[in-house]
Amino acid sequence: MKKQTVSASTGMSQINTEQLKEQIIRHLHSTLGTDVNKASPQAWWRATCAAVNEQVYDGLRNTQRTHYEQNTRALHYFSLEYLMGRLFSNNLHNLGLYEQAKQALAELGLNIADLEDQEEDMALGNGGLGRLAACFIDSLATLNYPAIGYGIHYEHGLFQQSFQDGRQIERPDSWREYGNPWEICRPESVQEISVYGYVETVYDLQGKMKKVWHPGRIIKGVPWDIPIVGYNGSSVNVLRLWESRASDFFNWDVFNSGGYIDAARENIEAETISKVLYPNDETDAGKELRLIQQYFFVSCSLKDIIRRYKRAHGDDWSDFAKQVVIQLNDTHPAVSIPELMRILVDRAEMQWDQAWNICQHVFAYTNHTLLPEALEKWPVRLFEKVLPRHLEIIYEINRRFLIEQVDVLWPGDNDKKRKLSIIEEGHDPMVRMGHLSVVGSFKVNGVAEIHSQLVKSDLFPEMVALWPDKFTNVTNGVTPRRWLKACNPKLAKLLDSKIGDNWPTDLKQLSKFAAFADDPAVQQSFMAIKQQNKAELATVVKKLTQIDIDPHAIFDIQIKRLHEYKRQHLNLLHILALYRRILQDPDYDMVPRVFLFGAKAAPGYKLAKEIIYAINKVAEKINHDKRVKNRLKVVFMPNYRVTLAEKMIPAADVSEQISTAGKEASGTGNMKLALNGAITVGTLDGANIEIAEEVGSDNIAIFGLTVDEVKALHAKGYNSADYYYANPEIKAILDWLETDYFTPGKPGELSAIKRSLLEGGDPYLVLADFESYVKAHEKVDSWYRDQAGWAKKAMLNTASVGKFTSDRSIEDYVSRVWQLKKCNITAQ
Ligand SMILES: [N-]=[N+]=N[C@]1([C@H](N)O)O[C@H](CO)[C@@H](O)[C@H](O)[C@H]1O
Repeated sequence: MKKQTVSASTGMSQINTEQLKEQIIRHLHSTLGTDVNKASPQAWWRATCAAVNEQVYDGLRNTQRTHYEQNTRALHYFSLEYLMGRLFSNNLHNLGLYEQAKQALAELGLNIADLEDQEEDMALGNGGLGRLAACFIDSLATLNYPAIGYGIHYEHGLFQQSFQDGRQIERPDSWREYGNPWEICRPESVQEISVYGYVETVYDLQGKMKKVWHPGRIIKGVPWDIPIVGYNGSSVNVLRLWESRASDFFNWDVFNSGGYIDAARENIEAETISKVLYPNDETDAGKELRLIQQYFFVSCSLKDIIRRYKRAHGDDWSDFAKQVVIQLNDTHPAVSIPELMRILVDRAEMQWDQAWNICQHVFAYTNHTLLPEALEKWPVRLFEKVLPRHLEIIYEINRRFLIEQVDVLWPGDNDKKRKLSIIEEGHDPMVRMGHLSVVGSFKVNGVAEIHSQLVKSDLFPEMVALWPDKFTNVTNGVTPRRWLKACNPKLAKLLDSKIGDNWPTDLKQLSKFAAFADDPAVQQSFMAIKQQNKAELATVVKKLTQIDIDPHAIFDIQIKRLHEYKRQHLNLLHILALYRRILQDPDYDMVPRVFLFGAKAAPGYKLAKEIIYAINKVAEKINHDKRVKNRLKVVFMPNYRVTLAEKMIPAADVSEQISTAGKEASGTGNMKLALNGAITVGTLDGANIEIAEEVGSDNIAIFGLTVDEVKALHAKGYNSADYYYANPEIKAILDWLETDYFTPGKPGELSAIKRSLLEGGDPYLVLADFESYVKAHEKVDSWYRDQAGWAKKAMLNTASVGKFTSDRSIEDYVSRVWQLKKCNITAQ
């Protein structure tokens, strides 16, 4: 076997195609126990994963040893969601082995794309919040920051979506049914956590009062490590996900005493904790199991962090806040604040003030939404049942907060106390997890400039008065490794050829591409690539939906979770308007357009499901209506997920970012689409505003009410019926939905949308923004007729969004929140 060369920076052996081929065959034989002449694509994929893991584990070992030797301060990212997608292609690209693997497999008679399709998406998240966590841990490893992602090892990720007669059908996701090659079980780091039970107050010999929690149930937490490979093989950090199991102790005693059923039930109940991801995006589940999921993973994670800290520091806690910073990804992990207090006060017997001081230097909190229904509140009675000791601690945190903070700034002001109290009084008192997160954190950030402003002005204005320096902003970002280099290789190659190949780790370099925006030859190359990507997507659309779409039409894409504030129904009303104009004027002149949707609705979100149904029914009618003459096609892609996004985004001409201003905290799909040369049709909401600032008003189609105009309209009193009666097109298309035109023989089947927009009061101002939206699309239609002009706008989008790399987000977190040092990995 020829000697392998080892990279100076990471100690990872750089292997060539021949060596990789040997490794793949060796693993086919010795890891998969099969042979080249009978191996299935699944076996070849797993053998190749095993070969790749040889490099990954080298990096992992060197990274962990370096972090240990340098005893580095580390970031711990606490998130209930990680929307990872597939890792095969990502790991090959980040190791710089993709081309070698492609060649090695080709020489073995295999197409790497077929092997990529063997992998299930690791869909342990709902949408933007979960995907952001995945982009962030990719950037942390690529930037060589010591960091660990902590979360839950759900057996079932986000449900699989299919359509039956246009209606969403959910089926369980079984991503690791046959095992996941990218994870390692770490039984040596098992943790045990407690739930339920009661708290006893005891006094020690010195009369010192102590709290003793007598748990009702012990759950075992088994960690699974997923190596996170940085780009250019820099660091290999870890994503540690906890799986729940019944604790051995209890099981055995019950089992021994003949309680087989109890023991079995104990098992089932324990395992249910990490069984499934709650499929709600932006709504507070409020279920007991969800609270236990949150506590389970934060308790396992905190104990894991403390075990690692004590290895180096013993019982000296003085450096804990210097070594450990924990980012709370929304309020979902906020129970970690009372959990650390419990461990420090009850277990380490620390004074309250010292413990609280440590907490306040360890935790930072990111808010991702202003939607009232998404702000988590737990009934006090539920906390009392599941986490009785933590409730006591929350009460004490609250008592001291109201006295030492609130009453100082607003002496005797009970309204202020009521508004700021972590406990929301009432017939069913609630624990406000947002308030707890702000009070217990040293830094609070929103995820886009306007959102962080609204967090301060609308969500926590009094908290800002108490701690003005605690609040900051870190605008979201996306990893250009997955969302450009890997998913759009043709454009990546064009960029390499024009601006060099450093842009994947220095995305600001893209601005150099602007110099080519007026160059006809580069414009042609750029548009030819877009055309090829569109043709490839058309093949996927045909395979998944049997719908034929013309790659020469405008591909207009709206991909995100289905939610009223994201206004997929506004998009539908525009489609209906175009369809009606075509039926009214057979010569209606428009550039052919294909509207593509991708969106899952939370299973319990009725209106969201009705909107999906309506889009599918309207699509069916339009796509089979000869009078349309291919000027209009509507496609709802089933089972939208990371892997489908990677196929749709490179093929987009138009990016729909049409949320009601003030509702979309940031958005991240908007960044990925602009990066791949799509032109945004959007409101001045979330990160759309910053995208518009970067690309310039000539290269984006902004429409609709601003945040202040939305507030003013609501304040004045918004009557959607006014728009219904004032605009004949709106009236016609809403009335159309009530007929059975799109649902033959079943009139009114699609009337839920009309009802929500009229009787329902149209809370997201769809009708108010309709006219402006239609005009924006007429502008886009006119822009597209000038292909050179369009190419320039599209190229300037790609060239101007370097700011939205998650590397920049991470550097902002490092300078504004985490104060981390990079740690260059030494090889051994
Ligand atoms: N939860 N939550 N919030 C979101 C997304 N739905 O996951 O977080 C995303 C990540 O911060 C944001 O981009 C998005 O605007 C916001 O709605």
